[in-house]
Amino acid sequence: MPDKTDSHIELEVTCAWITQKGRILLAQRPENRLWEMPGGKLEPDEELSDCLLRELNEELGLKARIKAYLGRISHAQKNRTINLHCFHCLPGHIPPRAREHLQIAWFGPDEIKALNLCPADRKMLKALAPLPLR
Ligand SMILES: Nc1nc2c([nH]c(=O)n2[C@@H]2O[C@H](COP(=O)(O)OP(=O)(O)OP(=O)(O)O)[C@@H](O)[C@H]2O)c(=O)[nH]1
Repeated sequence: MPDKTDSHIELEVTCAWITQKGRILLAQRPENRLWEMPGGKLEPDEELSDCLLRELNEELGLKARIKAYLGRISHAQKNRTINLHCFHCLPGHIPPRAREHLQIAWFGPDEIKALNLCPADRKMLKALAPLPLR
């Protein structure tokens, strides 16, 4: 019988902080309708930045550019810990479209507070709140 702690997994996940006219781009997950910053799970032997650029292309059709690594937060859930790594990204010229999400939308800081967010993303967005929005 495996020990309970054996089933605990640690996930490295990347996300993008993409801003425009004072608002942040978020995407709604289809399975639980929670909002998140676009991004996704790191694959084996992949760099964090490559992971994020791949996910942004797959999820939103974006040819994004990374400006800076903003940091990492960890969030423990039932059987997993999510290590969420956030990058400041420029979206490029093609407008994003939801390929895998229910919808995408731009939200101002006050609107974000009222959304149902993925818990790790909520924590990250709180940490990023002092950053100026352009
Ligand atoms: N961004 C984010 N992801 C989370 C949180 N909590 C949590 O379990 N996850 C999980 O972290 C993974 C994010 O990777 P992803 O965006 O590539 O997920 P996915 O649905 O395409 O992949 P999957 O279906 O194989 O899990 C998902 O499995 C998601 O369920 C959270 O608070 N924020």
